[in-house]
Amino acid sequence: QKLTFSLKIAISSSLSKIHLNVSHGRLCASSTSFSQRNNSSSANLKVDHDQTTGVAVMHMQSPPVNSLSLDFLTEICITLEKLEMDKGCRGLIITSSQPKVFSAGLDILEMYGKSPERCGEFWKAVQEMWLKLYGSNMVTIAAINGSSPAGGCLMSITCDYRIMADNPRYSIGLNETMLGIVAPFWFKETMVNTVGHRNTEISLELGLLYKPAEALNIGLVDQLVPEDQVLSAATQTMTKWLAIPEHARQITKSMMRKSTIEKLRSNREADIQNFVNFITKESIQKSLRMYMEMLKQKKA
Ligand SMILES: CCCCC/C=C\C/C=C\CCC/C=C/C(=O)SCCNC(=O)CCNC(=O)[C@H](O)C(C)(C)COP(=O)(O)OP(=O)(O)OC[C@H]1O[C@@H](n2cnc3c(N)ncnc32)[C@H](O)[C@@H]1OP(=O)(O)O
Repeated sequence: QKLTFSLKIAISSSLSKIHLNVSHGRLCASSTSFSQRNNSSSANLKVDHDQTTGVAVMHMQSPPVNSLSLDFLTEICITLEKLEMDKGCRGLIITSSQPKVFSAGLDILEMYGKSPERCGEFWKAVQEMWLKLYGSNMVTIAAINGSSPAGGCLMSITCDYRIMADNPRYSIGLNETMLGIVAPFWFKETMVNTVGHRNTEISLELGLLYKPAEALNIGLVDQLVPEDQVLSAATQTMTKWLAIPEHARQITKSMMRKSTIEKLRSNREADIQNFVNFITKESIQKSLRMYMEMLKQKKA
């Protein structure tokens, strides 16, 4: 039975012991347990939850490049909600199982040639993921083991801490302007909250992608480590963060992020309308088409 995205999210809160699988906008449930096992997986996510440490590792495994489609975003949101509600889960590490890429950002095909209704549904899912991650009570760490442009960078900067593989072939940044599109205010504010106003202004206007060393230099990532140590470094950092008195840490995090979160929460519909009007413009569609062609040519 087809369910709308909002309904899926609403019912997910009562499905804490149900294995979820989202495919082509459909939510299927089977009765294998989620919380009694240490590991769970849906189509494009694998979650290893260590009950003794209270740390879950979410591996994104949506080939080829973990681009954030509506289905994938829905899976991520459902998983985040389940972990958030699980009192045994206090920390979340997000990483990628795909080679060379953390996440390629929003799935461009979700923004190209789609109906306004579908674009609206997609954008609501992007908002939902950001709201869940940026407002999470868990300690969240991005273990960035590959390139992380645009929405991939957004996902990283919604986390509390970022550890990136020290590999100059990788890059990270909000490069939206290079696609002829514009990062919305809540992308921009998340970036300002991470690297400050001036760095954000330069970064967004020029659509910059930073090599790891440059990203560290402006504070876009917090730590660089050899590629094979990204996950172990994230685990070590997590231990330190989890040693802080939890209530005080959570209130402090909320205090730091509240105004940005509230601004989107109270303007969600207008923000969706803004996105739909913008992305369905002929000139913007043309820019996206040219960008996709450029990606293909780069490959050839
Ligand atoms: C009034 C003003 C209001 C303004 C505000 C209102 C609203 C806001 C409007 C819009 C906001 C939109 C925000 C958008 C955010 C985004 O995230 S857009 C996505 C940006 N992403 C990128 O630019 C990344 C592009 N990809 C790459 O650079 C590379 O693919 C890579 C990630 C570095 C990986 O490189 P490599 O390993 O070499 O892999 P390939 O390039 O060969 O790619 C493999 C296949 O994957 C396809 N692909 C790559 N990225 C995407 C993607 N993001 N979406 C969909 N598909 C993607 C690529 O085409 C290859 O496909 P084929 O194998 O050729 O079929």
